Amino acid sequence: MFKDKTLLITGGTGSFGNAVMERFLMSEIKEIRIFSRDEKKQDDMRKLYKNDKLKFYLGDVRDLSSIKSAMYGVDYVFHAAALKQVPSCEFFPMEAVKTNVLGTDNVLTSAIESGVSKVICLSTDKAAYPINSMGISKAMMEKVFVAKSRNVDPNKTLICGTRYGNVMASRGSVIPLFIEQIKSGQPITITNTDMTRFLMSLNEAVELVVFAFTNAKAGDIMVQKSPSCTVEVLAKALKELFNADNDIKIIGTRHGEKLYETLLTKEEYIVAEDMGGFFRVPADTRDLNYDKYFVEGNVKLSEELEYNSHNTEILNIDEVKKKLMTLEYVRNEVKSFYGSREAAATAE
Ligand SMILES: O=c1ccn([C@@H]2O[C@H](COP(=O)(O)OP(=O)(O)O[C@H]3O[C@H](CO)[C@H](O)[C@H](O)[C@H]3O)[C@@H](O)[C@H]2O)c(=O)[nH]1
Repeated sequence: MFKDKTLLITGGTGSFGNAVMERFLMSEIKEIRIFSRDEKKQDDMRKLYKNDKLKFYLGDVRDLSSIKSAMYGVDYVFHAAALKQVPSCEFFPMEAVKTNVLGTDNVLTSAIESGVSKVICLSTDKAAYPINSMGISKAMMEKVFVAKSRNVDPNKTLICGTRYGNVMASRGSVIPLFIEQIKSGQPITITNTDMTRFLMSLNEAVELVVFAFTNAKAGDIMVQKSPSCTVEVLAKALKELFNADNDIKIIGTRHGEKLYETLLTKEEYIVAEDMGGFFRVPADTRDLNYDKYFVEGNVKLSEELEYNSHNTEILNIDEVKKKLMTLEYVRNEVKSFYGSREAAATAE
């Protein structure tokens, strides 16, 4: 499907952008456009990959004219540009609105105008029952793309989205932090031992987007089923992998944090289609004339559960260790840690 096609990735210099790009670069794709604000990261990528299929566009999704000029001749868009740090969005909520909500509207407007055939917008579990600015702005982003998908012919531009949980070991997240703490002999700082998070690798996030690309209809939100674990189990699993004896320090819940994350709200769970490893949440395609429809209270609404990180498959220490060791980053860290310990012992 990507043969001779041009793919634009907004936020393309981030971890997701890099992973998608690596996946498609060797295919028969014609061109991959990386759209982002950071010229340094673009330059690093340009030098690293040295590939004519890769093209770089400087710009900001907040600026319609910059995204418009990157959109000419594009077939598909993966829209990953976002402000995603919970704490910073808490302090600067309007910045989250500008990038996550208005920026998405700009991407969609220019994609529709340029006749792009598919746009996939990436969202997060923090958008389901949101409590922080980042989640609220991503929830609004979902509303924007679902609404927009209704007003455009899907045979011309199909707009859909994905929602996924924490990407394991992504920049600034808890796994690299715990590893640094272990390596430097510091106490491991746990917010709340019972807090759970979905565990998803970067490759799984890419898989989900590819699944959405192949299976989603206009306005759908696609979700991948994922296991989860408590932060305490995560810390213990890492301690065992590094054979470490660091103390554990409880630091308390941070700004805007939830005890567990939700991938499907109760309302979505009722209408979701179970597709094996994935859920499809279809858009509500009714129009504004609600009185045309016979609406009976939905009895299921009070019976069904939501799908969250407390009621999904919860992994134990051994299972988390296994999952962690599927990540190249963790394997390398463990290897170099043991290497440096041996070197230190030999030197003594
Ligand atoms: O010192 C710490 C830091 C985090 N945690 C816990 O570890 C879990 C994961 O924390 P992360 O910071 O890795 O992930 P968050 O769920 O808080 O969200 C993170 O991932 C999001 C995207 O999914 C956003 O990027 C967000 O800003 C970023 O903090 C949470 O339960 C958190 O409370 C600790 O126990 N100790």
